[in-house]
Amino acid sequence: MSKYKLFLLRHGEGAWNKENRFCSWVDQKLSKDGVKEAQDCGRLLKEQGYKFDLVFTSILSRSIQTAWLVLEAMGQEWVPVVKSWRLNERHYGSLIGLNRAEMALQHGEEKVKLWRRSYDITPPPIDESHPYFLEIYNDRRYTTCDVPKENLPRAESLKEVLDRLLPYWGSTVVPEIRKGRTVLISAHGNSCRALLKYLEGISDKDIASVTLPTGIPVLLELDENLKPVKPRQLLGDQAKIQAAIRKVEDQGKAKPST
Ligand SMILES: O=C(O)[C@@H](COP(=O)(O)O)OP(=O)(O)O
Repeated sequence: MSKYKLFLLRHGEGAWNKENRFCSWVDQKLSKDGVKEAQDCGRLLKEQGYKFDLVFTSILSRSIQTAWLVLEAMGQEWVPVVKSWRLNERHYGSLIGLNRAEMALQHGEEKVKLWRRSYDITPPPIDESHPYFLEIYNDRRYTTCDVPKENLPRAESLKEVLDRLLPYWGSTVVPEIRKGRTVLISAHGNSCRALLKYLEGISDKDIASVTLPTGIPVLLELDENLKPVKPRQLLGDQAKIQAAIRKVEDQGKAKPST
């Protein structure tokens, strides 16, 4: 029997989603379309009568901005928003900033698919010579984490995302759900995929074909042990959602940049 409702949301489209670049820990804001996606998401949730008690976000602006826009559109701006680096997007290492379609041209679509969707392959790590290294590691937000800056990741597989996310899920999110609070997690494609893998018991192989489009809320209905009692529901127009999923998948197809 369904006891709890949990909502997962990949932020609205970010500036680098539009440019098809690996964004990861670079702090890009939402694009104009991304702002609209977040507002539409909030309107849809309001129309369907949902009410949140608590929102969790990463410490990247695109997930925070999305949470704010959703709450504003729902008229629930007062709902507390709690942030943690543990919900950040997967750290894409040295791939950060690169264009997926160009990478597919250079390395082949299969390789890009492995980098993006395999469960336990870690991309090459970022180092000091990378153009975005200082922007990321000199950012004040990373002095607020519950691990010293030197121990923050330099690249992550999806498995490593789950390893850093699960302690937070267990210690901070689960107790709130168990108190009966309706929680929204406004995060990223891969931090949400990692959590979905865990909650739904998806195999290492099958998680490769789970794709989350931007700005689409995912509703999970959970039993008293926080196990899903029915398949996840992606809320909204199903034809549009399928088209948005295909668009994310096609980002890894080889294409010279224009
Ligand atoms: O880091 C990024 O560019 C995307 C995910 O990229 P893919 O895994 O889909 O390549 O993350 P998000 O837009 O959800 O923050």
